[in-house]
Amino acid sequence: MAPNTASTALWPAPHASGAVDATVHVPGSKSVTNRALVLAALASEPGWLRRPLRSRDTLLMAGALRAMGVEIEETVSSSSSGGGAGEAWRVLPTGLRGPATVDVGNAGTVMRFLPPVAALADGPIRFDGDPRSYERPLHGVIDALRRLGARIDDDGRGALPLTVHGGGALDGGPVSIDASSSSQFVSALLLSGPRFNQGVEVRHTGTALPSMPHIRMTVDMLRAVGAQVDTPESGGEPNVWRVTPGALLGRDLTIEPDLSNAQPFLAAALITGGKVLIPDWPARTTQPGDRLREIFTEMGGSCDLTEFGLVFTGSGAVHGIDVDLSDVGELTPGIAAVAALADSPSTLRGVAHLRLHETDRLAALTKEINELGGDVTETADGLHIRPRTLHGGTFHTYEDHRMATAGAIIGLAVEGVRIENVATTAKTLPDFPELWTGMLGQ
Ligand SMILES: O=C(O)C1=C[C@@H](OP(=O)(O)O)[C@@H](O)[C@H](O)C1
Ligand SMILES: C=C(OP(=O)(O)O)C(=O)O
Repeated sequence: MAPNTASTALWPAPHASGAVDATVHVPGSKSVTNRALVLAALASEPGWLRRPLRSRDTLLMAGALRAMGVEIEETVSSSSSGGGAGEAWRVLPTGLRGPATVDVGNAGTVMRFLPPVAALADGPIRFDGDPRSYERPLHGVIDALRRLGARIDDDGRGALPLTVHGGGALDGGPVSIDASSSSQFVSALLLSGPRFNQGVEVRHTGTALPSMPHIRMTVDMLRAVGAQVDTPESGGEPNVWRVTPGALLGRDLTIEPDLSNAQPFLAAALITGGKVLIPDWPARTTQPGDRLREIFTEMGGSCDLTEFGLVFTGSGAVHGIDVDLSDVGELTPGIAAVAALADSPSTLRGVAHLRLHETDRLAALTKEINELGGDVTETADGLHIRPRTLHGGTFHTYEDHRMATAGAIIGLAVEGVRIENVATTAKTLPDFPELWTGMLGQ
């Protein structure tokens, strides 16, 4: 069981005395690591993950797959194809077994990607998690799996806790869902789709679908392990994805750095007029964090993608922004923090679904920035942020890793900010406090 990250401890957020100038090695992507684990577990041969993220969300994913019989060996490799030395996970897929119990913590990727995997196991898989996991939407996955042939016991709310009674196989076929509350519903069904008897055809019928880059990440990673996937972008119908049944290859994959977790460090360069190098920034990626190059440039910085990585430089000026973040919702807390320090107002749009993330992020950002003297209002689908002179105080984090890093960004520019439960960053970036003080040379 992963550690409970709840704590009332206060962390004095370091204040920057000048422009930062640092190289920050950002650990692997949560989204890529957890997809790679699922695909490796479903493959017909062993596979490798090089430089995987080791954080609460990914250890929960590995633990859940192990509970279903998958072997995941941890090694320190001396070399890898393109990855260099570092940690590696070797995944040895086996027939998926039940009964088992899965702790999802508050990981959207675990609670959504694994019920379809559990439907392929040969016994009951019980899913439970943090109190917040009971409130996060899961109906798209539960309803779809039932229509595709799975037996699931839940308490009728379309949410956790629940038991998937794996029958060793699943019919699959066409299914319609409303994924407007989470793109992870679509990703979940596609990831296991090659292992369903008829594959799967997922049709999104709701209003706007958030986080499209994450769906592209799912499709790209499926194709990389040999799956055939038809998408709207490859000439298919709008909002329809089709996965053909077939065996998946075991691959040797080096995990990219988590570009959304690079955000606070780029923000540090932006707001202090400094410079940060993020090594291994991929030249081509589906990660939503890549949009930061454009967004933080519009907010006053500049960037250069070099052979060493991404060099991001602040100009000393920080501008407000009017931006639709529906594709890149997980970047919202960090952008809101920078916007609170800008020289003009900002409007962040297209992110109503953030109310059902780790916490209600729109309410949490509004309350916490305003309690430091800010002027933020919630809109139907985002935030209006009018910069004010901020003062120190306690920044509450609601067990949300991105609230903690947002508070740290503000603390760089505002003296006396104390972050409650900075340990909650362990969800995706356990080393955050050390990386942050290291960046500041402290
Ligand atoms: O598939 C993924 O890895 C993710 C998809 C997004 O979820 P939503 O579409 O629910 O916002 C994103 O916010 C989350 O951090 C990771
Ligand atoms: C929304 C997030 O996570 P999850 O995978 O739990 O949905 C996030 O990391 O910002």
